[in-house]
Amino acid sequence: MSTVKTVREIGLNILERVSQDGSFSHILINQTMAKHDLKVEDRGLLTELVYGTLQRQMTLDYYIKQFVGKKKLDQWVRILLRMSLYQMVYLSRVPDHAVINEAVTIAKARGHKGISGFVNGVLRQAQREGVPSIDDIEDPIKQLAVRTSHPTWLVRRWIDQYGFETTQAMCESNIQSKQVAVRVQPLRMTRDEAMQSLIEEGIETERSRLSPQGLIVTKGNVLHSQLFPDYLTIQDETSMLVSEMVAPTGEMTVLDACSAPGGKTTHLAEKMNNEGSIYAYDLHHNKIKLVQEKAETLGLTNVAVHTSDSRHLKNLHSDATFDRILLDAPCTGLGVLRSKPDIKYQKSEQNISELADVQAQLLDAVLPLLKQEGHLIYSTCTVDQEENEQQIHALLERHPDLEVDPTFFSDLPVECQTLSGLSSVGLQIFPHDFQADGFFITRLRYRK
Ligand SMILES: C[S@@+](CC[C@H](N)C(=O)[O-])C[C@H]1O[C@@H](n2cnc3c(N)ncnc32)[C@H](O)[C@@H]1O
Repeated sequence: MSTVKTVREIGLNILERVSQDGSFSHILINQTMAKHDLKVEDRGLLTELVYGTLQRQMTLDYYIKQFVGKKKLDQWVRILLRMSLYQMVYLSRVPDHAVINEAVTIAKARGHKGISGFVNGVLRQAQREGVPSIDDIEDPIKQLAVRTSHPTWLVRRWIDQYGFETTQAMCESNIQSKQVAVRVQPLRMTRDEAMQSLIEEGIETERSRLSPQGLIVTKGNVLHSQLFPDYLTIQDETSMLVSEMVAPTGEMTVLDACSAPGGKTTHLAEKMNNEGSIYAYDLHHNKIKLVQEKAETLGLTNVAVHTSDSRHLKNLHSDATFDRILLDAPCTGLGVLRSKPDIKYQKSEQNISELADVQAQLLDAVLPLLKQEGHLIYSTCTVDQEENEQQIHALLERHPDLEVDPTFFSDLPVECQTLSGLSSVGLQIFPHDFQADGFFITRLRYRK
C-alpha cells in the first residue's frame, strides 16, 4: 500500500475520532505525526485533509445529501465521502479518478463490496454532474451557514450581535487558511536580526503592526528554522496584542491567572526584561508544566508557575498585591475557528452561558488582588458578546468603583483605532480584521 493511501486512512481515523468522542483535531494530528514517521509532504497532506474536511464539513454534507437523499450512512462512510469530495472540490493536486480509486480501496478494506460500490457510485456522480449550487438555498442565513460551514444557530447569533455584513466577513475568513506569526525573544535578538536570519534560511516575514516583537510569516516553514524555539515563539499577532496592552515593566508584580500554555506569560516576561515577578496560574497541572517549559526554553526566570483554581487565589495572595492582572479567560474559542475548526460543531449556546459564568467568577475573584493604581486586563479568544462586552458591562455594574481605563483606547495600535469592534467597554477584534485570531481585549482600573 502506498504512503499516500496510508495518509488518507490516517486522516479518516482522525476525523472519526473527532466526530465520535469530540477529540481535538490539532492534538490528534500532532500525536499521529509523532507516532508515524511521515514524510514532510505527507504531513502537509494529512493536515490539509483533516483541517480542510472539518473546515467544510457542513458544505460537504449538503453536497452528500443531494447525492444520497435520506439514506442513512455509517459515520465512517460519511466521513470518507466528505474527505473525498473535499479533495475533488477544493484541491487540485490529486486528479478526481485517483481520489475515487483510493476511496473505493479504503471502503473495500473497511466494509463490504456493496459499500465500496456505493462510495464509487456517489463519487462518480459528483465527478460527472459536479456538486449542487448553494445559491439554491433561499434563506440567506441558512445559505451563509452552509456556504461557510458554520452551524445555523451561531450564524443567527452573530447576525443578531454584529449584523449580517460582519458575520459574513467573519464566516468567510474562518474558512481561509491561517497565516503563521511568531514572536521574537527580544532579550536574545532584535526583530530585524531575526527577520534577516530567517531570510538567509529562505523564510520571508513581515513586521507585525500589532506588536513590536511580532513577525508574520509570508513564505517558508518557520518551524524548520534554526531560530525555533529558542528565539521564536509561535503566536498569533492578535494574541501578542494582549500582553502589549498589559504593558508591564520590570519593577512590577504581575498575576497571569489563566496562563497555560504560556504564550502570554512568556511575552509578559520578555516585556519585563526578565525582571520583576510574574505569578502564573492554571487549573490544570499538566498544562502548567508547559508554561514552565516555555519559560525555560526562552531563558526567562522571572516567572513562578503554580497549579490552582484562580477563583481561590485570595487564599494564596493578600489583597492589593498586583500591579497588573491578566485574565486571559477560558472561553468558547469562537475566534480561533480557522485553526481549530472542530470547535464550531462542538459548542452550544449553553456552553457560552456556562463559560460566561466561570469568567464572571474569575473576574470577581482576582479583582481584590489588584493594587489601587493597578490595571486588570481581560481577554478572550472568542467572538461573542455574552463572554465579552456584556461580561464587562455586568462587571462594571457589580463594581461601580471600576472603569474601563480611558488610556486603553489611545494606547491601542493605530490600526485598531478605527475597527468596527471598538466599543465603550473594549475592543472586539474579528478574524477578518487582521486575518488572525479573533480576540476581545479590555483594560480596567479603579476610578481615580
Ligand atoms: C485561553 S486559555 C489561556 C491561554 C494562555 N493565557 C496563553 O496565552 O497561552 C485559558 C486557560 O484557563 C485555564 N483555566 C480554566 N479555568 C480555570 C480556573 N478556574 N483557574 C485557573 N485556570 C483556569 C485553562 O486550563 C486554560 O489553560
